Amino acid sequence: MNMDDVARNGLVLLGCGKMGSAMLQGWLASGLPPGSVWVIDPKPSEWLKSTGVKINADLPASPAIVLIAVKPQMMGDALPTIAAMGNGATLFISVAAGTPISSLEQTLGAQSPIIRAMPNTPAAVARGISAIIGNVHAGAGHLDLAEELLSAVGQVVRLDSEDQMDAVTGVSGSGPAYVFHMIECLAKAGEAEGLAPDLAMQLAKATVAGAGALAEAADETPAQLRVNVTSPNGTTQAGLEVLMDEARGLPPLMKDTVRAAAGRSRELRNG
Ligand SMILES: NC(=O)C1=CN([C@@H]2O[C@H](COP(=O)(O)OP(=O)(O)OC[C@H]3O[C@@H](n4cnc5c(N)ncnc54)[C@H](O)[C@@H]3O)[C@@H](O)[C@H]2O)C=CC1
Ligand SMILES: O=C(O)[C@@H]1CCC=N1
Repeated sequence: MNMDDVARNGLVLLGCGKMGSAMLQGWLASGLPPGSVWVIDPKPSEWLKSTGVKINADLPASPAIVLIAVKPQMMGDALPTIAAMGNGATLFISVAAGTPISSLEQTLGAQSPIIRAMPNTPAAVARGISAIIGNVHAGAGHLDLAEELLSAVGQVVRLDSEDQMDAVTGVSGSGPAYVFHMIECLAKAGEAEGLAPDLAMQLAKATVAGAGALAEAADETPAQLRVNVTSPNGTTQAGLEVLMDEARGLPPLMKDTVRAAAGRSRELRNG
């Protein structure tokens, strides 16, 4: 099965909020026909209504893929809508944080191929990264199909164990929010040094975006790229002495941040 089969047999998207929309935007931009997509969402956005996909319409009996993008707490209400497609050829992909494959199997059927994925919102501009892991019924073909689908919105990595999903969620699933907050803080700090808000925000956004692009494109490690900015006894060194402080700086703060997010992912296993 490949994306041509998905276009032919259909993709059902259960829940089209922030994450579902980010991915759908990427798939439509990469050529998935809107007529091949069925969306189930009680509150479809204006953007969704403008795309030409089928919204809250009768569902195909056996779509190629059902992608589950509702909140973990909404699973109980949402999954029965698609449970009839279980135990057949349909591949289920869930992006819900925390919800384990075993719990999805209980509703969708123990014979269903199920893949758990953790994407992130830069998928909207095809710059996301998704980690995937499948159940025993998700064979190589299913994993390849999930990878092909998610590759349309960014990079894809395969995990060895579902246990890794909590840490992945803490790093890359939630990670864009940490970076957006860094932009906010950098701009506010610029304002505190006397810059106008618009100028400070423009500088902060371009700096984070440019540094990210350079980190991805360069052969050097991020550590070396940092050194390349840092003149001995210059301005960056003065700034980094604060930011890199092992007791009060970013290292312990980021460790605590990711630990809290991964911990919340573990808690969500129980609904
Ligand atoms: N937002 C993010 O950055 C990421 C979110 N996720 C996961 O994606 C899932 C969705 O998160 P968001 O998009 O942020 O939430 P959201 O609240 O923006 O979207 C959820 C959507 O589900 C719809 N919905 C509610 N009840 C429903 C039902 N019974 N049937 C169908 N649709 C229903 C809502 O109307 C809403 O549009 C969550 O499980 C989250 O863990 C995963 C990675 C990143
Ligand atoms: O905050 C959340 O629970 C979701 C999962 C990863 C990003 N957003």
